[in-house]
Amino acid sequence: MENADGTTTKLVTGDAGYVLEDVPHLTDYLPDVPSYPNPLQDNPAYSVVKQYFVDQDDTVTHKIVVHKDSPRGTHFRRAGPRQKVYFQSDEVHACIVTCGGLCPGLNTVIREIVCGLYHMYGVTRVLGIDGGYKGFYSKNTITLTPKVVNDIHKRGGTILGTSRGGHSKSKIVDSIQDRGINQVYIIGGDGTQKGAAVIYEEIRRRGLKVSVAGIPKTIDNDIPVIDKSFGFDTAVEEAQRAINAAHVEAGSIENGIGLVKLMGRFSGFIAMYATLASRDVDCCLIPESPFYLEGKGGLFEFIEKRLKENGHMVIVIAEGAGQELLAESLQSMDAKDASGNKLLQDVGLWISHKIKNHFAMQKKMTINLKYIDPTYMIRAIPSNASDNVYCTLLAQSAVHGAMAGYTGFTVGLVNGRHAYIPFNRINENRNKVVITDRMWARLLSSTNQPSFLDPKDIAKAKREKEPANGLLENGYSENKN
Ligand SMILES: Nc1ncnc2c1ncn2[C@@H]1O[C@H](COP(=O)(O)OP(=O)(O)OP(=O)(O)O)[C@@H](O)[C@H]1O
Ligand SMILES: O=P(O)(O)OC[C@H]1O[C@](O)(CO)[C@@H](O)[C@@H]1O
Ligand SMILES: [Mg+2]
Repeated sequence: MENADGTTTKLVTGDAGYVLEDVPHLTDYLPDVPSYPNPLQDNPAYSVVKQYFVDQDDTVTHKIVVHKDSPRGTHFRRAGPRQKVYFQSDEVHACIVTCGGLCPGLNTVIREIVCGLYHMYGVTRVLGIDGGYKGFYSKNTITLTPKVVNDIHKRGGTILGTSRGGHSKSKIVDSIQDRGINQVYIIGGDGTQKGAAVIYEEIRRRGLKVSVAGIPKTIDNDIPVIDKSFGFDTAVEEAQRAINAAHVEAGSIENGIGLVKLMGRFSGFIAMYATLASRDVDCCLIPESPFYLEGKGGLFEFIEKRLKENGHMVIVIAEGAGQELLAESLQSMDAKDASGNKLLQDVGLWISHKIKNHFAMQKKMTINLKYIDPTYMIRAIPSNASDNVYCTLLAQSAVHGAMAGYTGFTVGLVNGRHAYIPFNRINENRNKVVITDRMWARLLSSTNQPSFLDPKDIAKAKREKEPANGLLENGYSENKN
C-alpha cells in the first residue's frame, strides 16, 4: 500500500476483514541475508520459559472493542524474541540516539537496550550518539557497556544529550555506513520518528544491512496507536506536587486562585490526567477544548461562582490551551524552534493577567492569584517504578525486533501487548483528547466546570471524531476508556 509520504506499507489480509499492517524486514530488500538460531535458546534465564519465542503468526489487534458482525480489523506484529535471528552476536555494531525534549525514562531505555544486547544476545559493541541526530556527524560517540549504564536509570534526562534540528539524511546515513553500524535505536517524539523513517528509507535505498528501530518518547502522550508513551505516568505524578501546592496556597488566602501550567503543546493528556488524579482542580483547560473568558458561561463567570461557593479555586491549564485567544490579544510571534515546532506564547502568564485585570477593573473584587509553572520539573526527573518497567519492556522489544531482522518499526504497547508498528502509522497523525468521549466527560463531572461548548461545537467535535475513511482517529481515550 502506497502512503501519502511515498513510502509503502506491507499489508497482509486474511479472513473476515483481518488486516496486518506489517513492518519491513531486512529480507524484503536483501533476500540472501542468512539467519541463525536465536542465542536465547541457550540462555539459562530464558530457555526454561515455556513458549518463550513469539510465534511467527502472533499479531495484536488494534481495536479491542468489536461488534458481533464487525470485521476483524487492523493488527500489528507482536513484539518479542523470534526463533531465528538475522545477526550474529559478534557481527552487531549498535548505536543509540535520543532526540527532542526530555522525558522521564530516557536513561532507563538506554540502559535496557545496552543490557538487553549484552546479556540476551552477547552483543558487545554499542555506541551512544552524543546530542541527538546532529551528533551522528558533528560529535564524538560514547562507548556504552552495562557498567557505564548501570546506574543511569536513577537519573533524569539522557546521558547521551539531546537536540532539536540538525537532521541531515545523507550525513547521518553516511556516518552509519562509515562506522559500520548495523542496528540503530532511535528514541524520540513525533519529529524524531519522522526522522527515523527517513533514515530507514535511505538505508533501504542504499541496500544496507542495517535495522532501524524507534522507541517513541513524549510526555505529551500524543503518539497514535500506542496505549501511552513512557514517562507519561511519571509526569502526571510529578504534576500532583504543583497542583497540591496551588491548592494549599489558594486555600490559605481570601479568594485564592492557584493556577498551574502543565506541558501539552497540542494535546491535553497531562492536564486531564493530572486533574483527574488530583480531585482538587476546579477547572482544566486543554488545547482540544476551546474556551472563552467573558460573558455567560465563560471562564470569568465560573471563577466568580466558584470563589463565592468555596472561597478558593485551582485551575490547571495546558500550555497549548487558548492559543487562539492569545493570538487575538497579543501580537502573534511566528517563532519556531530548531526542528520547526511553533514556539507557544505563555498562556499561564497571559491568563493570570487577564483574570487579575477582570476582577480588579470590572468586578472591584480582591482576588489572590498564585501562578505555578512546573513545566520542566515534570519531565526532568527519573521515571517512576511503573515507567521503569515499561521502559525495560520497550527496550527489550526493540532489541528482539532488530535482532530478528525487522527494521523501519516503532515499538509500542497496543491494548496491553507489545507490538511492532510501521513508522508511517505513528507518523500520520497526532493523538488528542477526544472531548466527546467518556474520559473528558468524567473530567467535566469531577470538576463541574462548564464545557464552554455550544451545541454547534459539540456537533463539530462529533463529526471530527470519525474521519471520512471510517477509521477512528485512534485514541488513547477512544480506545481505552
Ligand atoms: N519531518 C521530519 N523529517 C526528518 N527529521 C525530522 C522531522 N521532524 C523532526 N525531525 C528531526 O527530529 C528531531 C527531533 O524533532 P523534534 O525537535 O520535533 O522533537 P520530537 O522528537 O518531536 O520530540 P518532542 O515531543 O519532545 O517535541 C530533530 O533533530 C529534527 O530535526
Ligand atoms: O522547551 P523545549 O525543550 O523545546 O520543549 C518544550 C516542549 O517539549 C514537550 O515537552 C514535548 O516533548 C512539549 O510539551 C513542550 O512544548
Ligand atoms: Mg514533537
